[in-house]
Amino acid sequence: MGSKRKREVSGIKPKSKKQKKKQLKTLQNSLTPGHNKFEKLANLNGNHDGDEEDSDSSVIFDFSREGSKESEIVLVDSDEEEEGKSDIVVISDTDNKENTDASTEPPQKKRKVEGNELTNNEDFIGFGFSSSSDEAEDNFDDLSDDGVLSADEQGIIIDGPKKSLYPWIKDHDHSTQKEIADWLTMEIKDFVDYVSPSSDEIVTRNTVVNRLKTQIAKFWPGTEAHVFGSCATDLYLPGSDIDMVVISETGDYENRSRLYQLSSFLRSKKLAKNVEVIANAKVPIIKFVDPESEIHIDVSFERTNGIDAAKRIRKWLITTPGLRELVLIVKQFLRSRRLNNVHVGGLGGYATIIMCYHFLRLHPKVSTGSIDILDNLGVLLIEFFELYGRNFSYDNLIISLDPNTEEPRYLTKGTNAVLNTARSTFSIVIQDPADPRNNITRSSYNLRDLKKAFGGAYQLLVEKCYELNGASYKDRLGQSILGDIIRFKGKERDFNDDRHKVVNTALVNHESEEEDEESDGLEGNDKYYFSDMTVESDTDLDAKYIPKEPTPVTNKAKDTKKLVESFLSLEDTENDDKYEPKEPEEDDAVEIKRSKSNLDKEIRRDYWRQKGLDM
Ligand SMILES: Nc1ncnc2c1ncn2[C@@H]1O[C@H](COP(=O)(O)OP(=O)(O)OP(=O)(O)O)[C@@H](O)[C@H]1O
Repeated sequence: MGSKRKREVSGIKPKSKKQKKKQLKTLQNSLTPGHNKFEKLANLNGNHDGDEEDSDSSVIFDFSREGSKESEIVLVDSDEEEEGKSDIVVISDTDNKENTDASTEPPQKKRKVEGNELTNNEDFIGFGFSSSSDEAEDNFDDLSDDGVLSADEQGIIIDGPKKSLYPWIKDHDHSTQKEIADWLTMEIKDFVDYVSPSSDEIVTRNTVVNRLKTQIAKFWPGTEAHVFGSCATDLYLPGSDIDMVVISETGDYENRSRLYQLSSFLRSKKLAKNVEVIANAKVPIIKFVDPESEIHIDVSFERTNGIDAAKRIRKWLITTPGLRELVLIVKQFLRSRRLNNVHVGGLGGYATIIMCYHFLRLHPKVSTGSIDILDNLGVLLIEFFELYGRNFSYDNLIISLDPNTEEPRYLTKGTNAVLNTARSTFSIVIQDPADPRNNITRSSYNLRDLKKAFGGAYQLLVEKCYELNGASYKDRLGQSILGDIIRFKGKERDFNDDRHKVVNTALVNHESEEEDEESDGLEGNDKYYFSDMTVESDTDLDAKYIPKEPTPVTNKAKDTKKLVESFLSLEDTENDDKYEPKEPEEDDAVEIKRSKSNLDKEIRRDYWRQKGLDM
């Protein structure tokens, strides 16, 4: 496949095959710092582990700079045969010949790039350049190549005070929990509280969004800018970007000259810095940084599917308590391992959400209503990693939601040639709920590392649970379970999830925005959530913030409920959840907490043995 590829990058010297390989190897190591460690740990049990083609990749990265310091383009090239061209223009902030005429094209084309991955219709939106907000937030440069965290990387104090890499455990000690699974569940909740936005952060995002919406509407009457993506679903991590889309009455703003007009306008109004215009991609966008908040913003044009997806995801969040927690943990896990960048084969936020939703909805004990997700987040996280790191048949299955009912289901690859276009059978295919012909993971070619990372996380979590289960009280103190798989760098945060105090105006419907366009949301969420365009019924509205309704189950699930319950009825551990040192038993290292009935010990033991947890 390598011979077929053509790459022409003006100003960048073509590399010899050997050089490319060497460069790639270095990059792969730095992109997946846990790679080697996971490779050692993951027992893939004969599962397909990716073909050789995957590792010979496909990707050329060039971080070299050319010419002025201010101009920087990072090209990510795919292994597909290119047809179109990509035109990436970086408008430098410090460019002296600043062009403030919004009707002209930008002054400099720093590089013309052909054969960019974006041109191959391989991706939806081009988020993945090196200026990524994720990378701005987290600096992983100190990761060792072998993926094994050094003492320094683990935040161990060697020389003077050192910031912890798992700050969510500060003042949140759960080491007295009897059940390790409960400890993990609590840690997951602490992590989510830790990364959830404070009032100030929500206000900042609102201010940025409202300012842009107002200014764009003034610049282009007859258009309206909307927010979609994680900012519109409250699934953003600190430092995540804001995705916006401009929709016009005429529907014809997705063209090169409009992109240049808007980018020049934003710059001239000092609403944007580090502007990049990506004009010839499948989805043309402008990328920039808000100068005040430093938040990264992507603006696309005339595409409503992102708004529709946000509505859909927000419905899922209402009906599936625990989904937000699982998604944020998995996103941070991928981010920590630099496996979240679609442009280098990683898994994007959208795919992560669908995988989590699919997993939870099809989980036998969740779908039968026999466990409460929020009480069992620890076990469910482990099982998520187990499924996608060990058991999932990537060779044969497509992750899908029924387009009519949105019920999660699997399709077989053999019968879906439209979706299954990857060269290798070892590829992840997730059907876009909005477009049955679109495989949203088409660009996630680094499945080999993704699977290893998931499998490794499974193993690390299980090992940690066993270790702590047998540890003395003293040895448990100050320990983190999640810290074995995720880290968080950045400014110290509080543990307040202030989303109930300040409305995220991205969640507001158009009518409400018209009434209160400049709101910073400080009146709180209630007013807005209840007029939320994504909410379609009163039931949904009531469930918005305190979802009390059990997760909906399908008829099929109801039919099997009795059967599953007879196998997996549970012990009520609520009255006895303090840790008392004792000899560890193999069956209670990771235990599901249930609200309904008692589980026979032997059945429980068999269950976990079957799950491969009795190591
Ligand atoms: N491959 C794709 N195909 C179709 N739509 C996509 C695709 N990737 C992203 N989108 C759209 O863009 C939106 C944002 O996607 P993204 O993957 O950035 O998720 P996110 O929730 O914003 O995550 P993050 O916070 O990491 O940016 C999605 O909700 C979806 O509407």
